[in-house]
Amino acid sequence: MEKELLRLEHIDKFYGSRQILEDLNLVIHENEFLTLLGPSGCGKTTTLRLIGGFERPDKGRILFDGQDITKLPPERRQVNTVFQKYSLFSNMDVAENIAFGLKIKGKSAAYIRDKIKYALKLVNLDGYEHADVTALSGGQQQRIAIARAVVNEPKVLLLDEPLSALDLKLRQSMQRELVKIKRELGITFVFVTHDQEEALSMSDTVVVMNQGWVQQIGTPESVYNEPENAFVADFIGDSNIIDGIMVRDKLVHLLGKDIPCINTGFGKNVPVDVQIRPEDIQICAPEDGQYRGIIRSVVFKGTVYDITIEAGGFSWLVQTITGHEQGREVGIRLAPANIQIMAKPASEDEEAAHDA
Ligand SMILES: Nc1ncnc2c1ncn2[C@@H]1O[C@H](COP(=O)(O)OP(=O)(O)OP(=O)(O)O)[C@@H](O)[C@H]1O
Repeated sequence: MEKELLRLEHIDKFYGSRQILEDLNLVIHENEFLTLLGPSGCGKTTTLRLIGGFERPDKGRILFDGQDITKLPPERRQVNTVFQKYSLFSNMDVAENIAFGLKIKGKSAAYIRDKIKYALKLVNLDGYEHADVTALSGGQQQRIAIARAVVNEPKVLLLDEPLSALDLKLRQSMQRELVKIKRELGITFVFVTHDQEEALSMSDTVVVMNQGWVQQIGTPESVYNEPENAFVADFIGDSNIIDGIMVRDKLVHLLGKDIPCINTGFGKNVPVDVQIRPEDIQICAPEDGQYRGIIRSVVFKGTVYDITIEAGGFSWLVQTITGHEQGREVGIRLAPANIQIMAKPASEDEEAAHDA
C-alpha cells in the first residue's frame, strides 16, 4: 500500500440537532481509488464535502500529508471536486470552462493553452476547445467537468456520483474511462456512489457506509466475499441471510440442522448471521441435500436463472447457469467454504451498556 495521504479522525457531523456522521475514521492513501458506497442519506456526500472543505466537522480533524487541514477553505486544499451536476458554464465554450480556474490563479495564456490541450486529450476529447458545452452529450459534459478539475493538478479528485445521470451503456464505458484517467494521472480518487456494481468494478478500496457509520472497509473482493455483517452482505450483491447458532467451531445450527462451516472463531452457542451467496448453492437430488425442498419459481435473468427454493422453512435464492423445472422436489447442498458466518449487530441495549 502506498503512503498515507488523507486521514479523517473521529469525525462527528451534525446538521442542526441531527447527527449525520458519528466517529468516522478513514485513511486514504496516495494513488488509491477509494469509493464511499452506501444507500441514499448514509452520509457519503457529507464525508466528501468535509474532505473538500465545503463543510466543517463538529468534532474530529482532517489531516492531509500529516498537516491539520480541518479549518482550511476549499481553495487552499490540494483537492478538486467533480459534482453530479456538472456545473459547467453554459455561456462559455469548452476551453473557457476548463481555463476558468487557471485564469483566476493568474496563469499565463501559454500555460493555460497547454493545460487545456493536455486535459482534453486525457478525457478523449481532443479538438473540442471551441465546442458549445450545451451541445455536448451528458457523457461529454461529464468529461469536460473532469478536465476542468484536473488542470488544477489536485492531489485528490473528489467525485460525487459523477455518472449517475448517464444511461447504463455510457455509464459502463465512463467507468472504464475514469479508471484509465486515474491511472494516467497517478493521483488519488475519492468516489461516491450508491451503486454497488460500480463500486466493485472501479475501486481499490470500498468503504461501505450506513446511517453515518462505516460498516466495512476493504478491497472489492473482501467486502463481497467476506462481509463483516448482514448489512454489507445484503447491500453488496444478492444474499441469503439466515439466523444461526454456533454449535461449536466449524459447525453451525441452521434451520434445524447442524451444518459444517469453516473456522469461525465464534464460541459455542453464540447467535450469528449466516450468509450464503445464491451462486454458491448447489441444487442436487432430494436425498443428497442437507435440506429438501420445492422449486417455487424460475426467472431467466440473461446470464443466470434466479431460482427460489422453499426448503427448511426458508425461501432460498439460488442462481444457476442452467434452468430448472418449477414445482420439482430438489435438495440443497452448501459447501463449508461458501458459508459466511457474521457477528450479529450489537443491539441498542448492548451499545448503551458499552457506552455507560
Ligand atoms: N445542508 C444540509 N442541511 C441539513 N441536512 C442535510 C444537509 N445536507 C445533507 N443533509 C442530510 O444529511 C443526511 C446525509 O446526507 P448525504 O448527502 O451525506 O447522504 P448521501 O449518502 O450522500 O446520500 P445521497 O446518495 O442521497 O446523496 C441526509 O439525511 C440529508 O438529508
